[in-house]
Amino acid sequence: MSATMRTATWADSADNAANASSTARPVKPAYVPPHLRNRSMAAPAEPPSLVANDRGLGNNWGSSSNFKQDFGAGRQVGGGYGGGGGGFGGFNRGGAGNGRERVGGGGGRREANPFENDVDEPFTEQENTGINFDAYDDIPVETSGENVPPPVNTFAEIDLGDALNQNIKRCKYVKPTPVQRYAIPISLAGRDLMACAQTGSGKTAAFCFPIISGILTEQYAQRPRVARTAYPLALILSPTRELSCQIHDEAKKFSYQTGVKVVVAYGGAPITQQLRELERGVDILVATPGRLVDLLERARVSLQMIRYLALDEADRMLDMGFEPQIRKIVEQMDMPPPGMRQTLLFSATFPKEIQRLASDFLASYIFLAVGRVGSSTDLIAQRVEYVLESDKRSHLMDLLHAQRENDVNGKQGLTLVFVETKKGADALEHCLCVNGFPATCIHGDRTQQEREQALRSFKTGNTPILVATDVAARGLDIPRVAHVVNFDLPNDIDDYVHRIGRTGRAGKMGLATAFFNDSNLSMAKPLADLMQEANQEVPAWLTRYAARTPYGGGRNKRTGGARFGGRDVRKESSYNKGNDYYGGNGGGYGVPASYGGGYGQGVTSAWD
Ligand SMILES: Nc1ncnc2c1ncn2[C@@H]1O[C@H](COP(=O)(O)OP(=O)(O)OP(=O)(O)O)[C@@H](O)[C@H]1O
Repeated sequence: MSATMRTATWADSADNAANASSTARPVKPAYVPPHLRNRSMAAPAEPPSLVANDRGLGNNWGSSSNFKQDFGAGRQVGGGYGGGGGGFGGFNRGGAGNGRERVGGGGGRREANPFENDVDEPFTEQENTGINFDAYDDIPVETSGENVPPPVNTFAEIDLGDALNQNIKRCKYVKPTPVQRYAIPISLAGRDLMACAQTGSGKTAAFCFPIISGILTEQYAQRPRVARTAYPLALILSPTRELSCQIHDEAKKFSYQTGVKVVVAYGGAPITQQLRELERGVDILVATPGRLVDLLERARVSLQMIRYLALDEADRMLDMGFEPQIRKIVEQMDMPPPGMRQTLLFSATFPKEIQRLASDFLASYIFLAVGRVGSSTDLIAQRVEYVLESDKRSHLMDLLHAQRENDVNGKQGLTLVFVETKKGADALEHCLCVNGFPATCIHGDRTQQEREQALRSFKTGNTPILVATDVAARGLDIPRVAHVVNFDLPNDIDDYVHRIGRTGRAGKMGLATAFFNDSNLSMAKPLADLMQEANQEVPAWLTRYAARTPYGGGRNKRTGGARFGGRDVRKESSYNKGNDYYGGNGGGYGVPASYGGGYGQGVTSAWD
């Protein structure tokens, strides 16, 4: 059945009426239905965000005033009044004719319009429409596995249902990106999938569309009615709080007016508010692993009805830091086993040993690679400069200064600067601020409110420089990031791929600059190889370093030069032997079914 939904009915007129009577947008309170007014609401009506410019704090490059403050209201957990009225466990979706209640219908809360704050960026019309498709046309694609469903060329070829199609239009997606062309039909066919596609190429929609469509069209058994326990049908896990929030925001757009209820749960934010959202019903739960384990242990969430499990940044989710929690969630609670649920793993990088580990979670899966596994997109111009440790700060400021001079018509791109440690992030932010560069920072030692304020201030352009640890390396989709600076190079080439992937997204061009010195020798060869693969100019000095230093660069050794193909680990003769992951480099790490990994004491992680 294709989902036929009422669209643009009273909710839209209510929006319009509310808009007409509201004052300045940033302080517009969320709509409260009359029968709920004067009650204590689960989600207080907070302004969606306060843009610093509204307080007269516009960009002021080069002045020495204090740019450190990030203004803005705290994030409204659960995304406002998007409630469902479905009771515990959300809607009990049935097949045709049983009337999935539209969110906000009946006695439920009105569904906030997630598109209402979408602003067209001040770029050209072509850029505004999203992806520059020509950039992806000749990208190599590889699939392996049994009976791979054929790809599609247009959204119209896929039966996603009227309501979802309407939302795709609202998102201004004209045609599917390569990963969407392949992944959506595979997922709609009910197959498990391990998908590897370049940063910024639309993986979020690639796993969200089939999940939403599946929830809308499948017949599910009645969900149990156990007081205070939520029974989601789909679980989307991601490694950071900010990324979970972003996926939640996207999923709410895709499921607008479909009746599918999306809830987010992540650490650092009050759990009570998240619990109340869950009690109102949830079909798709987006979560970070730590908070989800907490909810499971409190029996406030049961996974017994899960039909779809998606891991975004799946290689990160299955590496040492997260694997124990993921195994606990997926294997030791009440989630249906592989085959009884559909599992979708997505990332831009998939080291082979992680592929082996991941196979524990999958049933007869299809492997999809769009572009080289772990490669960067050639939309990103990569530069590497030799900079002594002691010169890094002044060199960065020179770069920022030159950038400011080159800004055309006041159109300022955002700059994301990656450093290795939390202390280093604070120190660099301070240094930039006292030197008149409007900067803020994000890292794991800041409170969640500070983290979200920093991100908001960066996104709005109020503080167009964000100093970050790897907590911001993956998944974040910030449209105007023009320049990524690796002030400190990471030790793993995959981390580099994700970091630079914060620019050059959705077909747009980007610039990435890395500072290299003798403390980065192990990265010389992987960096030179990666740049070569992406058709970048490799400086002669880096090639010389690469030639004389042993291969390092973390787990994902690239031994095959610039060829495409053969990355599905199942195709390799060593598959199932379980020992020579990368030609005997110490092995042992991530042995399938091992449990109890995690960072050892004293090993710091920038992650949640
Ligand atoms: N079909 C489409 N047409 C136009 N824009 C699209 C389409 N699909 C996705 N986008 C946009 O492309 C951008 C990047 O998408 P997304 O964040 O899903 O990338 P990703 O592949 O998950 O990246 P990463 O590897 O960094 O997590 C988003 O702004 C998204 O709205």
